Amino acid sequence: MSESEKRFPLNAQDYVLYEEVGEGVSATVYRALCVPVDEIVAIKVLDLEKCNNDLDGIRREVQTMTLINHPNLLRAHCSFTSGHNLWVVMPYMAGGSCLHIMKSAFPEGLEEPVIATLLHEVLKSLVYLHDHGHIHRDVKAGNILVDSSGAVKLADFGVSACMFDTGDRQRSRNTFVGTPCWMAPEVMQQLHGYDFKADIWSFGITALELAHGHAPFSKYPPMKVLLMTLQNAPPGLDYERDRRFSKSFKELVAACLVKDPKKRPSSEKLLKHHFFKHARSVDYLSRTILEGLSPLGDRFRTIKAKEADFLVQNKALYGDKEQLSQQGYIRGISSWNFNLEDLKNQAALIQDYDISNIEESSVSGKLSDRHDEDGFPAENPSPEIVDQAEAAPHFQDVLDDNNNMEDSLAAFPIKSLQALKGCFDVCDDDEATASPTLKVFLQPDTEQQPRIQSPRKDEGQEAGRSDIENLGEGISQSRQVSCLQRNFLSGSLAQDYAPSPEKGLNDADRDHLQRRYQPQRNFSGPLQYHLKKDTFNCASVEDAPEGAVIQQGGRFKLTSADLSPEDISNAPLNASNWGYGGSVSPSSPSIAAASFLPSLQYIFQQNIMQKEEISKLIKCVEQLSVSTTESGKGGNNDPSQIPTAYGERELQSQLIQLQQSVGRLVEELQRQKMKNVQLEKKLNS
Ligand SMILES: Nc1ncnc2c1ncn2[C@@H]1O[C@H](COP(=O)(O)OP(=O)(O)OP(=O)(O)O)[C@@H](O)[C@H]1O
Repeated sequence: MSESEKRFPLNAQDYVLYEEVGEGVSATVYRALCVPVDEIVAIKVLDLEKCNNDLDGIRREVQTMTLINHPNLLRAHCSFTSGHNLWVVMPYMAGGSCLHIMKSAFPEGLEEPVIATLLHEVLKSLVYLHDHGHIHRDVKAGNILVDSSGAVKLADFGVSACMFDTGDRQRSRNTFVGTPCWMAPEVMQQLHGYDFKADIWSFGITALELAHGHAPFSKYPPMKVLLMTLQNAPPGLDYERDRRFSKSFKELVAACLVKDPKKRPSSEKLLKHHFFKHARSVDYLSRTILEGLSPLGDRFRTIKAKEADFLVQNKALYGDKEQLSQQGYIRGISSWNFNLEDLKNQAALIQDYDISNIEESSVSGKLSDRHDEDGFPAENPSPEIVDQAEAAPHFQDVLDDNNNMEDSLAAFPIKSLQALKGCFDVCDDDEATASPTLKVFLQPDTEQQPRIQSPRKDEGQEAGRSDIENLGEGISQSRQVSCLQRNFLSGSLAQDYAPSPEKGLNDADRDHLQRRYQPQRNFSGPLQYHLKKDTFNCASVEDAPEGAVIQQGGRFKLTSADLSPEDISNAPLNASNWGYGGSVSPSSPSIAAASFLPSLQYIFQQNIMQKEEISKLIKCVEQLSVSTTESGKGGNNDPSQIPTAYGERELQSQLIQLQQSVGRLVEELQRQKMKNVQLEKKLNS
């Protein structure tokens, strides 16, 4: 019987669920047997009751999955409801996702011919989707599935959108959706909406993910990922570090990761890139990446156990909710319930200097000759060169931009993804929903319980968790993940963090945690930010080496090396009172003291500047008075004899103005002094 002739039943009784093979934010995926057809399938089970206002989104996902027809896209055989669950029956992809494959066997990433083959297959699916007006919006290794023969299919249309949408649906393309590390800058920025070029960016990030085993910035909390994506030069393959990869691969990545979406190639054009000459057959994939892998269910259980272990290790750090949310982040789930307050909190904890210290390779300056050829047929220009250079922001700009972080965030139309999903439309309208081609059958009255069963022995796979409770448990877990508000980098945890040397934490995990908490181990971090935001609204960077910028804002820049001891002793504040020059002891009261340091430094510099201004003004006034006196000494009191350029009245009015501004500056100086005194008092107390 050919695939198209097979009729997959719309009744849960006709399926036997085996082990769990995947878990997303909204669903659990099982390997299953379709009894009448005698075929192993995958069934994605979504609890509709727990999806709240997301039903529309789910309906569209299923609709897309049923209507699409391309060998590289995961198409649903059928879907139906069973009790309060929606079952989506699809081909079983025994290799699992590329993410799972890498986690199990290639933690450092895949070989280039494998990457070329995988990306080639994915790109063909994108060409099809884009041709049909769809943006996938969630291209990543976790959504690239491989079957037992090595065939590659792009999955998960949960957040896809249609370019032809209008009205509210069109506006959904202005929403913040996807997974942060893979998200294109224009999707984050929310300025002009975005189009299918957003998928090209995610495709480029996926290429890096396959090359390194993880996406760029994946170790950072989402807020920081946003910042880095927006403010740093696009990530790329490094000439030195990624020596094992070819020039054409580097060029392909660079072509996709251009910040200006207009300068990114279309999927069709990208398909002609000479990198894909390295692509091989899918047999090659099955030989190279699938051979020797244990069954998907086993791998999934192992990965899940590792994650659980990792979370148990860190229970002290997170509340239960945060644990689950963290788990979601580790897995790279698609759906982020971005919460404005959380984002702001995260922004508040980001240390400016961290941004300049990104370990991920930034393209700028490293691939100087990577644009010699652009990897496309000769007629294609390579506009990315200029763009990449422009994209690398000056450190000053980064700092200035950080000052506006709160404003930028306020401008983000951030909603919970659950609420957003209702807007994630595919290119249907209500009539299309009733189209005869649509095989979505809702049977709200059926109250069938799914049969979950251990696999039959002849299938040679070990049974996974296989009772009805497992189903419920799996679903409730995914629900928990989706409903959580993320609260990363809660400052209060910083002091408590003591990594356990015990079981289960691999290097990557440890590294992840260390990075996550690095800013907090720096005791003055969070307070520093609040002070500079609330009190002075200027950027300051502390804990900087000698000569590093200690205050930078507007157009002036002062480094710690610029401050002479004389300046300090002349300062309106007694320097010794506020421990300038590292006299702050590391005991706990000095944590507060240290946190005042940048503020005091700021006031101190303000005072110096004002002093300079006053001296200049005084000099100016003196000169004017001298010239007036000299004119007077000339013995000529006749007003007509006063130099024409300076009439006496003009001089007098200038003098008055100058006196007024001196007065204002003196007042300002007094105010600053008062502030200093208050801060000093606080400091002493
Ligand atoms: N047909 C399939 N065959 C094998 N495994 C599958 C199949 N479909 C999905 N999976 C596995 O289940 C996981 C979750 O599925 P899916 O991505 O569809 O759920 P989701 O809730 O939309 O997830 P996400 O968090 O990415 O939005 C996938 O990452 C994959 O590992």
